[in-house]
Amino acid sequence: MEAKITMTETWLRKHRLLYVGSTRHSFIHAIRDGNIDISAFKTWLGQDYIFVRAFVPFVASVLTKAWKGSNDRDNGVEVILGGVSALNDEISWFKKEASKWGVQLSDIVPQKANQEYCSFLESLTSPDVEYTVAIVAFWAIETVYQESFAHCLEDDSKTPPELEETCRRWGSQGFGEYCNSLRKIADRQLENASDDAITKAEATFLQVLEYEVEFWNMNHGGT
Ligand SMILES: Cc1ncc(CO)c(N)n1
Repeated sequence: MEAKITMTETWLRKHRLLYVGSTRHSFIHAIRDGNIDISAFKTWLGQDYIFVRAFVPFVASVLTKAWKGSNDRDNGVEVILGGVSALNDEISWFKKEASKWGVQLSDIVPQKANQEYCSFLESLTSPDVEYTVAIVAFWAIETVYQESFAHCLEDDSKTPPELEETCRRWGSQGFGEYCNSLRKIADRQLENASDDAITKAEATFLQVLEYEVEFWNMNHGGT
């Protein structure tokens, strides 16, 4: 039987090196090997809190785009709504985790790589950006974290116990299933998209991977 290769599968194969670079970064290896410098972890925590706050209006804009196209019955509105709702809990989790580690969130200044990533997210909220492009970005952003943190939970990993909860937040099976749902929505959109939208979506996918690498670099081994 011949299995159909989806667009996201094609891209993951074509851009394998960059994808692996974003999901197997030295920051993630350091957590997995138990060598993580806690100050690098705290930097990540504070910076990611800022990122997640900027992520909320982006995800809300994806929801709006899905909603507008909702004459198409099964286009992902409910999955994305679940994502919006999970972000509420995520913001609370960041606050709790920050106080556990003594990180003062009100004092955090976004670093350059984070600012640039947040501006990119903001640019994707424009009504000129098609739903197909936005949902691909959303899927890629979530998936990089899923693949990265799941790696820290594998049987042979030496992740410090105090970081396991963080890893489970994105590395759990539940989050993995959510990413798969996003991927299916993205592939379904791509099947019906114009060549122009597909080209833009692929470029956006690559940009996400590059921003993710820069984000990891900012916490670990970057400049
Ligand atoms: C930088 C970054 N990428 C992806 C996610 C997943 O939501 C996150 N929290 N932060």
